[in-house]
Formats: sequence, C-alpha cells, structure tokens
Amino acid sequence: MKIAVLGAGAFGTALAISLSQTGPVALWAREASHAAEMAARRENARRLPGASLPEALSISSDLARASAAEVLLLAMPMQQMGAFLAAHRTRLDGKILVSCSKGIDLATGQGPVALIEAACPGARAAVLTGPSFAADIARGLPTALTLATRADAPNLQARLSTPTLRLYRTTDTVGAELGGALKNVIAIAAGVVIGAKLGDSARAALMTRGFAEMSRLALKLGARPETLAGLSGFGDLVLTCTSAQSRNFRFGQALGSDTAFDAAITVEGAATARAAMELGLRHGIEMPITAMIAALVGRELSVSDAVSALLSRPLKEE
Ligand SMILES: NC(=O)c1ccc[n+]([C@@H]2O[C@H](COP(=O)([O-])OP(=O)(O)OC[C@H]3O[C@@H](n4cnc5c(N)ncnc54)[C@H](O)[C@@H]3O)[C@@H](O)[C@H]2O)c1
Ligand SMILES: O=P(O)(O)OC[C@H](O)CO
Repeated sequence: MKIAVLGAGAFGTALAISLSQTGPVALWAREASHAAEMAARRENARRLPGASLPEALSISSDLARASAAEVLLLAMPMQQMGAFLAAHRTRLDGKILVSCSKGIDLATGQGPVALIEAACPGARAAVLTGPSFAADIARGLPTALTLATRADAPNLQARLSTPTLRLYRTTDTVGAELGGALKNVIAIAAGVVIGAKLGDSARAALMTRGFAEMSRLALKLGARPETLAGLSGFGDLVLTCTSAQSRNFRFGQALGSDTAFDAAITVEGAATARAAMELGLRHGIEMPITAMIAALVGRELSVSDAVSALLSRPLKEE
C-alpha cells in the first residue's frame, strides 16, 4: 500500500519520517514554497526544525501526484478538514483516508470520520490518534497509538506500524476521535490551573473530573468505555495535561497567568471546547470544565471567576 501524508505540519512530517522506515512515503504541503524549501534543506524548518527528512520521503505541493497513493493520511488542523475534503472530494473518494487530526468540527459538531464519510462516501475512513508528540515520533522514540477503523484494520495496522510506532486497533471510531478531541480541552484547563499557580493537587482533581465529563459525552454519543480508558482517551489526557511540550497545555498556562500566546500556533482545544459544549447542551450532558474553557477562550469570563464557579458547584457523589 502506497502512503501519502497530506499536510506538512509538525505531526504530518513526523509521521512521514517514521513511515519512511518501512517504504516510500509522499509528503504533500499546500504551499509550493514550503515544499521547495523542505526538498532543498531535507528539513521542515517551519514546523519541525531539527528533524531530517529521509531520502525515501518525497515532497511536493502537487496534490494530484500525492493523492495517487492508496492510503492518505490527513494531517491538517481539524477546523480546516471540512473545507479541504469539500475542495478535493473527487480526488480523495475511493481512498483509505486516515484522519490524524484531534478535534470536533465547529461548523457541524462532527468528528473526522463523519466529515470524511459525508464528503467521500466511497472512501474508507480511519482515525490515528493517541499520546504522541511529533518531536518524539520524529526522533524515533517509542510511541503507541490507536488506529480506529471499521475497514480492513489488520492490513492498515501493519502498514502504519514501524519499529518505533506501535499501533493498537479498534473499531470504535467514535470513542477514539472523541477521546483525542476532548482531552485537548482538559489540557487547556490543566494549563490554566498551573498558570494560575493553583497547584498539582488541583491539576489532578481537574484531570479526573475532566475525564469524567469526557466519558459522559463520549458514551452518550456511542463510544465504548474501554476506548476512553485506552491510549486515545486516558493515555493522551495524561500526556497532554502534564507536559509543557503540549501546545494546548501551554496555551492554558498563558490564559491562567494572563500572558501572551502566539496566535499562529495550532491549539485544537480552543475551537473544540465550544463545539463540545454545544454537543453537551444538545445531548443534555453536563460539561462544566468544557463550558468554562469555552468561556475563557472567548474572553467571556476571568480566570478567578471560572475557578470560583467550579468550586462553588453543588456538592455531589463522585
Ligand atoms: N504536533 C503534534 O505533536 C501532534 C500530535 C498528534 C496529533 N496532532 C494533530 O495533528 C493535527 C495537525 O497538527 P500539527 O501539529 O501538524 O499542526 P501544525 O501547526 O504544525 O501544522 C499545521 C499544518 O497544516 C497545514 N494546513 C493548514 N490548513 C490547511 C489546509 N486547508 N489544507 C492543507 N494543509 C493545511 C499548515 O500549512 C501546516 O503545515 C492537529 O489536529 C493535531 O491535534 C499533532
Ligand atoms: O501539542 P498538542 O497540545 O496539540 O498535543 C499534541 C498531541 O495531541 C499529544 O498527543
């Protein structure tokens, strides 16, 4: 199976580097100048500096060429995916489309699989998610991910595994994509806690209650509990809430300490907080932490008001 990675951000580039160990891979960048720069330097200096691009990795901005592969990894920010699929649906239909994005589409309230199935009904959709920083994957550090798909999973699992990238498979696409999306919102909240100097005990409480609300929404939408407890849910929640490598966590830290944050950095949890809050309202699921983060991101609430509101909620059973 030939592979192409569509989207030359940090994650797409890291996956392309890792997958090049087991066969030829094409990396597609939407800007011709970016593709030319990477091909000349053998490095993605804009998004993943310091990682060299192997010879087995071909780079281009020609989507017709890249999308000739059977397996296409979609590695762009979640809020871009709907427009990308709509613009290129005829080229993408019939392929195996593996979403590598973590989020909920704000315009439709849908995850990547529903977006793919709506735009490209002849495609087979999959989700690759779990605890993994691009820099770690690119350095060849051991990483375990979840591959969620209802189509030909063992073959795809084998093709996307490398000596350092270990994939576990599931058919629970809803659970895998919601775990990966919702943990980003809780990671922003964990960053707020640390940025506001509320302490590690508060962060542990926040992560636990955050996991409870992630699970409430995901189970209501059809996810399986074991998926939420696995790599794509609990595993990624732990990584993202405890590492300063996480952009969602660092964005939260900046909110909590009232310091500036570069708006050009991809922070998936910001839009997903609002999308998840709206899903919660629609399905009658209480999501107090998510609602608080949506309000903080929208500058509708101060950090101290958000903390007071969470601490003054009615006492209840765990
Ligand atoms: N960086 C990580 O460690 C990591 C790990 C796991 C998952 N992810 C997920 O991968 C996705 C991408 O994140 P990233 O870290 O690569 O982001 P990034 O900010 O490094 O790069 C985003 C890339 O997407 C490209 N892009 C933007 N809009 C596009 C469009 N309409 N069409 C094609 N390309 C477009 C940009 O040019 C850029 O190269 C996110 O959903 C993120 O949650 C990232
Ligand atoms: O840097 P973040 O916060 O987007 O997190 C990256 C990955 O999702 C961690 O698994």
